[in-house]
Amino acid sequence: MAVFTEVSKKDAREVLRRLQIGELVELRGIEGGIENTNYFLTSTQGEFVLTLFERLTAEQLPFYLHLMKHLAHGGIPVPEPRGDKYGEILHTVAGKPAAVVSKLRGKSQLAPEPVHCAAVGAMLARMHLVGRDYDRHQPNLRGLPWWNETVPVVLPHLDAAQAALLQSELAYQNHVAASSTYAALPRGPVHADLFRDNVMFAEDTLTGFFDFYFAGVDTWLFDLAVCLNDWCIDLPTGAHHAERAAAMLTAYQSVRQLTAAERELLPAMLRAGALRFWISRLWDFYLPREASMLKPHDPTHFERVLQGRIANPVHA
Ligand SMILES: Nc1ncnc2c1ncn2[C@@H]1O[C@H](COP(=O)(O)OP(=O)(O)O)[C@@H](O)[C@H]1O
Ligand SMILES: N[C@@H](CCOP(=O)(O)O)C(=O)O
Repeated sequence: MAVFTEVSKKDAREVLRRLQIGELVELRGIEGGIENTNYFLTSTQGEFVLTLFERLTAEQLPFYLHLMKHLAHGGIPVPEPRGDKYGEILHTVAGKPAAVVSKLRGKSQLAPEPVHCAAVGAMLARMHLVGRDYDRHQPNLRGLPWWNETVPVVLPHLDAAQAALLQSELAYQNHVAASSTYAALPRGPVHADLFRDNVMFAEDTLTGFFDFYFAGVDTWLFDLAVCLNDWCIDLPTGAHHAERAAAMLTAYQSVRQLTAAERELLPAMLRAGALRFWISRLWDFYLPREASMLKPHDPTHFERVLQGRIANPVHA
């Protein structure tokens, strides 16, 4: 991630003491990521990740932190938040809401093969099923209402063709969301940002999903579409990669079959997934925040993905 808030060694020692997880060995700001402040925190008892939440509030955070705990207890490899002696997992560091989670082993697979896409697909389906009995509720905060709010903010920065595409796609997605087929889609807690850089692999074995801070209750199909739009896309061109997509869809369905409504709406949700990240990247690009180590993502990539999803619909 970027470092928006500097954490001192004194702050780090204090949080380690509160959580009773050893003495400070090293504190290192993490590059990559764009939402929160992240540090690798090494203590005499192990390696952790310290996250300071820059946009999410103390009211919103329990949903994400308890979801990670719930999934970890259900056998899904995700970072587990560490609690203090009262069991509290939401802390305050440098005046910001913060969490300390276990560090996953492995590294991101940034050039995925079908085998990696299959591993993500199968684990995603397992995660959806384990999330069914999670009892907290919070909507996807980067869902349709946020798109409707944010599009007018970014429109003045676009040329006429881009503005027309953005507006017509937003209208289409509002129309889809009002349909009875959409209402029939199964839903529950979803990750909603499970890109290549949010999954760890050791060799070809998936070792974890992380960065749950865009999670929320939404359709499972939207989550799958977000994955297909990143793992199964040729990044230089934005073109669909049929072999990787088939591997992901087959593996997902080996755990949970898509319903008829899901099969019908897959092309629309692939468009929705592309629209969501086109909007957020435009927003981050044209209305940037102050941060050291911040690298905004290229919005035009998701404009190309969206155009591809409209021109060449993909079916399950
Ligand atoms: N639990 C974790 N285990 C291992 N590495 C992690 C963990 N959480 C974050 N990281 C590392 O930090 C980087 C940025 O984290 P990320 O959650 O993507 O930031 P942001 O919330 O700003 O998007 C990741 O790419 C990864 O290298
Ligand atoms: N995955 C999103 C941006 C969110 O950043 P992350 O580092 O939390 O994944 C994108 O690529 O636009």
